[in-house]
Amino acid sequence: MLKVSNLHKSYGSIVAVDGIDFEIKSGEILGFLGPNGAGKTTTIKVCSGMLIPTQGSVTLCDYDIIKEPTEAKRQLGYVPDDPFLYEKLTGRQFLEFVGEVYNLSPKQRQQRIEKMLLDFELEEKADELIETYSRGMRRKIALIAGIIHNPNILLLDEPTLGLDAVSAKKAKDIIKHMAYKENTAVLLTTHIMEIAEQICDRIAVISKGKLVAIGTLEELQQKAKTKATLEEVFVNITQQEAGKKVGE
Ligand SMILES: Nc1ncnc2c1ncn2[C@@H]1O[C@H](COP(=O)(O)OP(=O)(O)OP(=O)(O)O)[C@@H](O)[C@H]1O
Repeated sequence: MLKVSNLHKSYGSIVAVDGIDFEIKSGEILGFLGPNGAGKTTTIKVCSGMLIPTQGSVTLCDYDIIKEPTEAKRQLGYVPDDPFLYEKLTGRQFLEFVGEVYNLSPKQRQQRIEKMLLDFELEEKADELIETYSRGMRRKIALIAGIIHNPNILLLDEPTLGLDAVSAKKAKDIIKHMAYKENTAVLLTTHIMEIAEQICDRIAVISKGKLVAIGTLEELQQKAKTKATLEEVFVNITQQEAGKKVGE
């Protein structure tokens, strides 16, 4: 579904992504973990077509994001960590607009918008301008906009950032629903270990632009030679990569 091959991305002399390969199958959730500045957001932005890779390729359902961008982007839902929203539209108007862009019928739009506004407890604010929304409300509207068309591939940068506990739980449930019921391939970044443990089928650890480990929690524990929590495994793997051992 999503295939990333030998991906490199530099910003001038800064190498942000340094030869990354991975695949995500239909119905699978892959979590991207890594220290600040590791290259997670850059990778997601290249996968979304927002950034052009310096080298390598990304295919979405076999469509190359550079050579066949229109078809590739049709497969995609993308929720960045700093989503752009039209401040002068109401939440409902914005979602209607996004649904129209994705060619949903008026009936489909209405059904999906109403259900998700209710799910995310946004129905009371739905007819107010987005400029009056709190940060969490903005993120919820952006998340709904990213999944309204039931995409084949979903890219989520820090999907629960700024959400209250109830909304974060709802977001996790919806991500799982997308993968397991709608067969969406999901790539998400997070700094929250619980999210990676609770909802990701596999975890990719990225450090200094390189993929240093990828697998299930058990596979990562084997690599880190520990039965510890994901947090300890993560620290262990990233420190091993930095040439240190835990406890040294
Ligand atoms: N627009 C840019 N111009 C120059 N350098 C950039 C730009 N965006 C990112 N970088 C650099 O690329 C590297 C990777 O950044 P990126 O945002 O992909 O990391 P990240 O893993 O998402 O980090 P975080 O967890 O802090 O969000 C960092 O060194 C960062 O400073």
